[in-house]
Amino acid sequence: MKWRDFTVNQQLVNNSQVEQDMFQKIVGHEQVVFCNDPATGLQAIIAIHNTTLGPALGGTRMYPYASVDDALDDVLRLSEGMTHKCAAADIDFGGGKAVIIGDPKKDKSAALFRAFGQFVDSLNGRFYTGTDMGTTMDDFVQASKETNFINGIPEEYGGSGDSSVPTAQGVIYGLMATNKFLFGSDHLHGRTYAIQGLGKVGYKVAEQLLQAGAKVIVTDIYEEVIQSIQTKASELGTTVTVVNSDEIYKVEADIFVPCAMGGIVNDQTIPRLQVKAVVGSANNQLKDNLHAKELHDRGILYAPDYIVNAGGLIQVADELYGPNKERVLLKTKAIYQSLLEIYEQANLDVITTLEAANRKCQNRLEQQLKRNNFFTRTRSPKWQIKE
Ligand SMILES: NC(=O)C1=CN([C@@H]2O[C@H](COP(=O)(O)OP(=O)(O)OC[C@H]3O[C@@H](n4cnc5c(N)ncnc54)[C@H](O)[C@@H]3O)[C@@H](O)[C@H]2O)C=CC1
Ligand SMILES: O=C(O)CCC(=O)C(=O)O
Repeated sequence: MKWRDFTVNQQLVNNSQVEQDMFQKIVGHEQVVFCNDPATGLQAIIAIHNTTLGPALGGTRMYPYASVDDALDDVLRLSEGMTHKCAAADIDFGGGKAVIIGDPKKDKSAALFRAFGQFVDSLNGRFYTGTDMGTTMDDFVQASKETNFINGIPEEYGGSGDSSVPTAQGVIYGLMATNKFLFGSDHLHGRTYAIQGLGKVGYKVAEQLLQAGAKVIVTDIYEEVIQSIQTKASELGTTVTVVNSDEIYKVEADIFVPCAMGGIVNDQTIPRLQVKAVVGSANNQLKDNLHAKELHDRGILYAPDYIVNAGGLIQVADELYGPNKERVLLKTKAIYQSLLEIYEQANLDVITTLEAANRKCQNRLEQQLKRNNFFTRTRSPKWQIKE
């Protein structure tokens, strides 16, 4: 089904097989909301995966999906990942995410994001959102005119600012922990990193690695960001190696750092990888969870994405208690230790690093479910929303 054709089709609605397939698809999720506003061209899907730990929280991605099915698949996987991310980072929120179907370079407008804000508001606090791939803080300044359930807007608007800053910092801690585990020292310099995607997160990671004296190989589909990192490198008295989108999978490097789309670790790319580890910010890097085993069998260490890229989540969740940069930095720093423990546990139990991370999340969810059996006077959030 092409998204442009997504009009109400009685034949489809009546088709119980289609309905069954749809419910089968969302079987692990609590709620999926389709948002349609022809006046602004908004077509979005909000997915709430699990609210055991608290209201759902997750960014909103804008991408020109080829079909509604593709968009739905993406938002379902992304929102499930947020449940894991919140559980692993010890955050009192649940997993949710949204996708807007459209080209972020062409289809954005203030009205579209305001319409999206109204849909978020209609969930009355079950879902909080902010930026992700293809969206910026300015977009959510618009959305926040319609709802209080927006986070990660600029400090001058009362938010905690750009969440890609702690996300990039978390990736750096993830790279350091990986170096420590693989090479015995967590220094970043002297190693080669192949970065896919120089957007809000990837660019900051590249910059920090160059500053640390590392060798950096980059790729992006936009020429402007390539030029920008080249200029930055020359300002720092160094250079970056630029490769095309496809070559990034086969360059020789210590660590592959995916900071763009998900699904890039798959049957086609794994045999080409010439790296010792995969550590990056991209959500859902593995096309399928089985690819964690494939990497393991090939001796490539995989840093579970939701452990490494939790910095942004840490900041936006923390914002609701009142912004505090020091607290955010401290919690983001914990990614280093958390990842090292996962590597060690996986080694000890002879399981993949993904299994080790998932166990940690499962434990937290089970503990919370046990706690939920006790009567408490109120279940309202600890923080207060200003009306
Ligand atoms: N922004 C944040 O704080 C967080 C981001 N993430 C994840 O990290 C990833 C990157 O996020 P952002 O930097 O915010 O997105 P962004 O939209 O700012 O940047 C993505 C970059 O990837 C590039 N790109 C897209 N397809 C590519 C391809 N095939 N080859 C090379 N480059 C390609 C784009 O041109 C863009 O420069 C996403 O998967 C996102 O979900 C995860 C946690 C938090
Ligand atoms: O980074 C954010 O702004 C929110 C958290 C999120 O969506 C994510 O971690 O993917």
